[in-house]
Amino acid sequence: MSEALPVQADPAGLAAFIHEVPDFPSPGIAYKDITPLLADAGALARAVEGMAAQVGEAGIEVDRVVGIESRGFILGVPLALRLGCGFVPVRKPGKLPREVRFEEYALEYGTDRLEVHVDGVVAGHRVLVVDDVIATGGTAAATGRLVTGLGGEVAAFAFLLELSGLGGRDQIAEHPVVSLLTY
Ligand SMILES: O=P(O)(O)OC[C@H]1O[C@H](OP(=O)(O)OP(=O)(O)O)[C@H](O)[C@@H]1O
Ligand SMILES: Nc1ncnc2[nH]cnc12
Repeated sequence: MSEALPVQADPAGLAAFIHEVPDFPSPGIAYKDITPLLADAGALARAVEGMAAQVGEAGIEVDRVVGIESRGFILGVPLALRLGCGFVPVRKPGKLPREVRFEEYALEYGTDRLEVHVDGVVAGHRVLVVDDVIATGGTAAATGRLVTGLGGEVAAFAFLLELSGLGGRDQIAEHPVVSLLTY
């Protein structure tokens, strides 16, 4: 369950581009729809630049960006280009064609499994895990386990938006976390 929380931090002026949809995809969920932000060239640029700036200001150095399907792809690819590194997709089951590692996880609304190609993360690589939203943190934590299970180092997690009331940060507390908007 998530409540309609007020925005606490919004340095890039992005909250106006995120629409809250009550009871989607199930009753009690206050869904944050980022599609208006994606549709606005200025807001999209500020989002990617703002996330890159937070990574840089925290002194986080990165060899690869790992983006989580599907909204993590949308932000992860421009962020990887901006940071000068490659992009690795973490996908929902059965989508990747070669040998994968998988992790199960609990979502705010259900359970699922995430997969990555076994050669997507190289031992010793510093990985930035990117997604649009952290809610309960189950998705991010599972992705962190995929990265470390393949010998990578989670340099940090970067989110556009954090629903702070759901305790997601606690699930990944051993790693640096940056988020542009906090609710
Ligand atoms: O912190 P958590 O509680 O784990 O939730 C966060 C995840 O939920 C959403 O993904 P969703 O599974 O809805 O998929 P989508 O990106 O394909 O819409 C969001 O994009 C994150 O990946
Ligand atoms: N409330 C929410 N809004 C958008 N994406 C989410 N992913 C998990 N919880 C979410």
